[in-house]
Amino acid sequence: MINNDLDITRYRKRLAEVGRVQIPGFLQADAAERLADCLRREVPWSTAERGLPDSPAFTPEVARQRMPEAYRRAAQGFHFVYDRYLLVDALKEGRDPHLLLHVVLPFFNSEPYLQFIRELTGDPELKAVGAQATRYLPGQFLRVHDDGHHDEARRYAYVLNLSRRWEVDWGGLLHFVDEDGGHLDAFLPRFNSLSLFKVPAKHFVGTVAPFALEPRLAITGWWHSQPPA
Ligand SMILES: O=C(O)CCC(=O)C(=O)O
Ligand SMILES: [Fe+2]
Repeated sequence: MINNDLDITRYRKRLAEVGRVQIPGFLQADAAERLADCLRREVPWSTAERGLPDSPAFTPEVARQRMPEAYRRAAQGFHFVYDRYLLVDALKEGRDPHLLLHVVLPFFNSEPYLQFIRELTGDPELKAVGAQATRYLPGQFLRVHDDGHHDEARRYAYVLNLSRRWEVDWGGLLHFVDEDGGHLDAFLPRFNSLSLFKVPAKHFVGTVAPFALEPRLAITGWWHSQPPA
């Protein structure tokens, strides 16, 4: 499923130097296409808002009712609203077995893939990969946070981007922030690229613009040094 032509040496070096790297053309092209179709057409999304239980994905009508309150909360500090599908839970519960997406988690946790990420990062302790599918619609966002987590051995965060088209002014970039709250740089969610960074690191997903023509689709999660409890 991974593109055999990746120049790993180059990405490993960049990751070690800067703590983040974006790898274009990460999956083999047909795998990326099929996963993109699955995310676009088949995934039963829920909307996640910080502090609230996930709910069925907002319709435009529900979003009109609920987003003003979500923005008031976002004005007070860390907050997010985006659509997601939790692969780990779905697989555990045997939900939606027809989804092609379900090949991803076993593949990401197979020994060859784990070996690959150990080589890419130089971290021999990586043992487990978590994953969720995400969709950011216009108006959705994830404010600055650092992915630090008390009980999880998160070492790297990854985002496999699966929107076929993305324009730089549509919002939805993955931005990196320095210790003084300044802007460092950002990754465009380019089709079939893997954005990868060492955690903790401050970052956010820019609010998707009202005029974006596509949803921002991805499979994202962390590379862990311990299997989940
Ligand atoms: O989707 C992204 O680019 C990053 C997502 C993220 O930071 C997170 O889910 O913690
Ligand atoms: Fe994050």
